[in-house]
Amino acid sequence: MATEVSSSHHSSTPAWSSQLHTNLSGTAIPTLRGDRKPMASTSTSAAASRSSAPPPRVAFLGPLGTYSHQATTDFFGECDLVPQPRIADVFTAVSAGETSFGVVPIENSSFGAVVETMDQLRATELSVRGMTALRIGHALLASKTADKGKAKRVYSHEQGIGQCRGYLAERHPDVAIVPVNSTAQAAREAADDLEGLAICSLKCAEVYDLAVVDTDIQDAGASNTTRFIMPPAASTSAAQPPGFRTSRPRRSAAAVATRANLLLANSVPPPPHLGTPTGKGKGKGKARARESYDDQSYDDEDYAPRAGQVQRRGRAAAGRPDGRKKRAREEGNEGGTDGGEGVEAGRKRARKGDGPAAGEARAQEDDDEADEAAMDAALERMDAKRARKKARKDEKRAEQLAQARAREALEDEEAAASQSPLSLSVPLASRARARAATKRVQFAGVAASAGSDSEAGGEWDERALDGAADEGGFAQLGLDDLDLDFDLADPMLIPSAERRRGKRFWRALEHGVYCSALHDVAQGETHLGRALVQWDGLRRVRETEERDEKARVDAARGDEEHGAAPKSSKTARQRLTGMRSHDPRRSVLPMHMGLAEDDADAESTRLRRKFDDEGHELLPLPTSLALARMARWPQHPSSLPDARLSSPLSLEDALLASYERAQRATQGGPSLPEPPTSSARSAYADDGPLASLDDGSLPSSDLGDDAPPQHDPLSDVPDPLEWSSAPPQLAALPSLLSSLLVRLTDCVPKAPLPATDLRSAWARAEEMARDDRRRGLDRDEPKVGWEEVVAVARTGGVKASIVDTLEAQLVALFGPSSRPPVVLPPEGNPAILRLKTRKPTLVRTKPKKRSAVHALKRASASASRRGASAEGARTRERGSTVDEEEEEEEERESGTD
Ligand SMILES: O=C(O)C(=O)Cc1ccccc1
Repeated sequence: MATEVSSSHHSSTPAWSSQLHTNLSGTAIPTLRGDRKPMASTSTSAAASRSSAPPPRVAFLGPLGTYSHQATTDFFGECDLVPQPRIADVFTAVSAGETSFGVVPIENSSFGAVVETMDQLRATELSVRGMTALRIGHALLASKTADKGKAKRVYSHEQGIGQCRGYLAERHPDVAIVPVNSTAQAAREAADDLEGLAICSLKCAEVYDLAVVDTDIQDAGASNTTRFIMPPAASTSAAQPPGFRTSRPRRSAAAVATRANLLLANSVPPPPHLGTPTGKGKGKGKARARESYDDQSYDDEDYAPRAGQVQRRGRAAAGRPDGRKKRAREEGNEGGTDGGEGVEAGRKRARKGDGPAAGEARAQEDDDEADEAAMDAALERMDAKRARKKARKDEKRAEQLAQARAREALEDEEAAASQSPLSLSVPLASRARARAATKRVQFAGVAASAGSDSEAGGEWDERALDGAADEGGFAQLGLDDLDLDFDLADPMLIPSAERRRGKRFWRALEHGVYCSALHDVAQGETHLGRALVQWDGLRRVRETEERDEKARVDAARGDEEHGAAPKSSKTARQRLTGMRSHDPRRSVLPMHMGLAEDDADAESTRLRRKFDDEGHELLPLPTSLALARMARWPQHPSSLPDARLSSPLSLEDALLASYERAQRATQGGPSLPEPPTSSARSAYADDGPLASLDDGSLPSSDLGDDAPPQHDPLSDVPDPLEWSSAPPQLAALPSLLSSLLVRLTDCVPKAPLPATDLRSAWARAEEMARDDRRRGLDRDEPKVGWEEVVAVARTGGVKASIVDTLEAQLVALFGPSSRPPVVLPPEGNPAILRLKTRKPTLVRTKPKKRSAVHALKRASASASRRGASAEGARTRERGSTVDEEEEEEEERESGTD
């Protein structure tokens, strides 16, 4: 059955793993060759460790040959495949508990969201527990007996059609488009329609015996990528895709228990057998997944996959030796008894006697037999005893192993929890920080626990936190128990009861989503644009709610003052805000997304008019509709090759991009200082800061001819100091710093940040490093990381307590610093920067003039403190005293301001 299909397009190894970096010039579909290995020989250690659990039953959008099928085997490897005719049926199968998981497509890099999936995520209670992405290469297939020039119809899934619309318009402008439930369904239709074509995977040519008309017909070329999600059944013993680590259940509840929370689900590490950029067993897992897909039998059209059966047989056989052992043990025991009887009978017979000689001989014989039997029996007994002893030992060992595993699992959970974006581990180097953490906890209204280094956990109370601070411990802050029952990916759909939870709730949520977004971006697990838009959307909902609430309160107050009968809050609110009841699905305007310039503006204006005309409320939120629209814009980040947005990007870059976009997108929001480099560019444009990172220092993106032209965005920045070795991101740090301050400390600068000349600071740091080296001192090369952001903030004169908060947040996001901080020399004349807590209306005022001498004194105190902090914990304690004193001093100062 493994016939080779038209092979001209299969130039090299197939690229269809979730790691998107192979053979981008080919299609995502593997060739079918006759040299496939049997699945049994491909088992990985990950699989072996799971072998005791039955493979999960996984529903997916079928029939066999769909991309969802491919994603399923890619993701799960070993599983029982349960194809479903429609996406909705996948959700039904999972909801009904018929399968443990489902696999459905959720978005494509060029054509955007898969609407049916979005709808199902809203309509059901299912969450999302995993994600994988596939390069999609579409083929155009037709019946082998069809006259190719006479095609009148083209069948495909809406996504397939959308992804090839340019091609269709150009090459087959006259064919009618017939959407069907899936691409493999399209192949089936084409098989029965001599005037029909199908857009589907090349695999379908073999599965449905079709002719290949064309390959790689998708408009987006090699970068065409679709993400698939894995909703798990609500009550399944296989609550996780195999290989998933469970994070601490309570602590990460918010991350896993919310409905359809794509962003947070994204942060769940993928199964180790598939591998992440840092994961283990990557290659093996992928090879295995490929083979398992290749190994499916396609002659059976009634969706009966062979893979599962093969695996089940394999397991039954593997169980046999154990059974034999058990029987052998039992037989051994029985044999022992028999042997005993034989000896006794022989003796009896010997005692009776049959004549002297014969009797003697028989007795001798009997004795021999009896001895032998006795010996056998003894041996059997010894064996049995040994077996019992071994069983006991095995049992004990198993118990120890189970304990060790439990310990390991706990450690893993703790590690996962501490990495979880919703559970931040904040080092408590000082009481001031402990207090800040306390505030944060109370502010967020979430559970927290504190302990010394080794034992994070236990009931939290203020004293415990203080105690932990004394011991230099950590506070675990988590967003658990938030009991979220709505879709974070679609804040528009948050029910009003949830919306009324108030400011603290919103802030906590926003913070969680934001941290989660950054975390995911840092891990290269989500697209920056998607994550930030989501976070931004949430922030905006919160702001709207706050405005709303204020209006309601004011209205009620006004009514009372005027002696009017109190109106219902709804009326007051409507009167004040001019809001009308609305259908959230129809009243979405993607106006704030600001990712694309002209297109976005034109689209926004058009939609704004349309919605206005129809009398809808305009809320600029990223619902799936908006995201889908956005995804179709040329500059949507997900249309960029993944290599640009994956791990080599630092969070600083991510934040810089978010900063730049926020600058353009936020109208009437907090006014941020202009970054020194041109901010007019889209962060994602070819010459934007993100593009610049693909500067050859990154791993090859294999983009070949499709690679966008390289461009150094800093090449147009004047470079008076001619600094050579400083990293290019350095120029962005001042704006990054502003952005970080605003985003992470929830403070808004009252004045532009000091124009820290990082280039000269850097040049001086380099000079110092050179001096040290000349003097034989071992000094690290200066590097740019968050540590330097903090150093700049300190030397730039930002209020110490704010820098502390910033640092705590950065540590929480990036983990503790792995190197001593670069002590940047203090600026010549730093202005003390005042920041105020963000208020709904933000006004930029002039900086307060301060004594330059005082400023200089403070800046050098900060710098020397930073230097001291590198010396270790003992000195850190000393530093914290300074912190505290300084904070108190600052508090006194602000009191007199
Ligand atoms: O129909 C399929 O094969 C699917 O899995 C949905 C789909 C369609 C087109 C591109 C990616 C996924």
